[in-house]
This record gives sequence, structure tokens and C-alpha cells, in this order.
Amino acid sequence: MSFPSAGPAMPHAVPPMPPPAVELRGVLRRYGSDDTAVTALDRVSIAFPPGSWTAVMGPSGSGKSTLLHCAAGLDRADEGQVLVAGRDITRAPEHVLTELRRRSLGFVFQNFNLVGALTAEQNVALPLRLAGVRVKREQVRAALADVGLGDRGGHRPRELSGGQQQRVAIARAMVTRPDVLFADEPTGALDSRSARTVLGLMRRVVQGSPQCVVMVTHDPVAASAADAVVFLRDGRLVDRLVGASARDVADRLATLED
Ligand SMILES: Nc1ncnc2c1ncn2[C@@H]1O[C@H](COP(=O)(O)OP(=O)(O)OP(=O)(O)O)[C@@H](O)[C@H]1O
Repeated sequence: MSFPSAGPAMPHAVPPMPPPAVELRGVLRRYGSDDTAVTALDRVSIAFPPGSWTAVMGPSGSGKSTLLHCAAGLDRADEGQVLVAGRDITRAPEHVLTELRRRSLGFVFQNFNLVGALTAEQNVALPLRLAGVRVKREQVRAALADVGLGDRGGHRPRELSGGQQQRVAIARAMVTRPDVLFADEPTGALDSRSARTVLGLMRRVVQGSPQCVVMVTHDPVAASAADAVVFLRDGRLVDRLVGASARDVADRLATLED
């Protein structure tokens, strides 16, 4: 019996790991100076992987908004680094950050922030126009259909319910196919049924796609819909729960608020 001689090791085709969609490395953010100084983020390191949905929780003033703003290039870290899709944006000039936000990041806010004078379709088309992309009406309609509002394209925000307005805002945020959707209290102004619909849309964003959602919320029910919940206190990351129930999340938050 003969064995083949051992040749050179066959190289295995290991696909490279994609970088986190967003990463903070030792981010420090301080407001004010001397005795009025507040350390809003105290050397926070966290990575948000592609295809993941993370909720950020913590008591009032714990640094949630500051984390979101630094991660999205809306605010600058005093120390540490912020990377988006592996690219260091910490000291990127303002025009580069503006371009990044237009092309790669989406935003959803508690109060929807739709332009009242524009129809739902025109609101959804806005980020494409701002990015200098030729607007295809079918693309805009498809984005509205994706959030179940294919028949509301001609309505202005005041003609829509709060839940419908938030769905338009999500369609607007997603029409550019951003790498990351940042959501700041997206269900804060909604009744529980509309909130569930919005949370279902967030789940669809991350399901089977490399897009990532980072959501600040005070609501344990909303947080428990995410893949992971991270907790801040006094500008520091103090805990991370995966697959937690709303009760688990509420209990953990209560201990931080004591
Ligand atoms: N522009 C600013 N100037 C001075 N202090 C600020 C500024 N922005 C935030 N802070 C302070 O930084 C800390 C963190 O604020 P941040 O808004 O990030 O907290 P938060 O967890 O989002 O709070 P909330 O849940 O109440 O919205 C707070 O003490 C806040 O007062």
C-alpha cells in the first residue's frame, strides 16, 4: 500500500472577517472644562457587528446619546477612535463626515423629523437627492411598500398617524441602503401596537443582511427585541445582555438607576 507523499499544505480559503459596522475604541468625550466638566463617555470600547441589532440603555445622563452621536460622526471623541466599516473617522474633516452620513448611515428619531411640506414619497427621496443620486420613482415607492405604506406616497406627514410617520422615516433612512441605522428612541412617541410594527421593521433590516441597527431606548420591551442590550452608567459600559426578556432588561436597568 502506498500513501501519497505529504506535499505542501493546501491553503484553506478562509473568508476574511468583515470589520464591525461601527466600532468605538477607548472613546472619551468630555463637555465643559475645569469644575464644570462632565465626562459623558469614559473610555468606551464597543463593536457593532454587521447584521446585528443592539439596544443601548442606561439611566438619564449616562451617555447614550453621546455614544450614538460619536458613533455616527455627529460629535467628536476627545480621545480614542471611531471606525465605520473599518475606516477611522475620528479626525475626518466635516465634509467627509457629511458624505459618510449621507451615503452609509441612516437615522431615525423619536419625533420622526419628516419635512412637513413634503409628501411621504418626497421625504423618502430626500436622502437620494442630497447624495446627488438620480431618484428613481420605483425605488422610492418600493421603499414605502417595504414599510407597508405603498398607498400613502402622496400623503403629507400631518395626514399620517405617528406610527405611519415613523415608518416613512424608516423608509427614508433605508432608501440609501446604509451600513448602519442609528435609531434614537424610535418607539418613544408611539402606542404599543405601532411600536411593535416599528420594531418588526428593525428586525427586518438586520435579518439576512449586513446592515446593522444601533438603537437608544428607555423602553425595556423595545430593548428586548434587539439581539443584545448594552448598559451605560456614568459614561461607562457596565453590562451586556444577549437574548434577554423585557423583565430581565427592566430589572437590570432598575439596579443601575438605584
Ligand atoms: N453639549 C453638551 N454640553 C454639556 N454637557 C453635555 C452636552 N451633551 C451632553 N452633556 C452631558 O453629558 C452627560 C451624558 O449626556 P447624554 O445626553 O449622552 O445622556 P443620555 O444617557 O442620552 O441621557 P437621557 O436619557 O436623559 O437622554 C450628561 O451629564 C449631560 O448633561
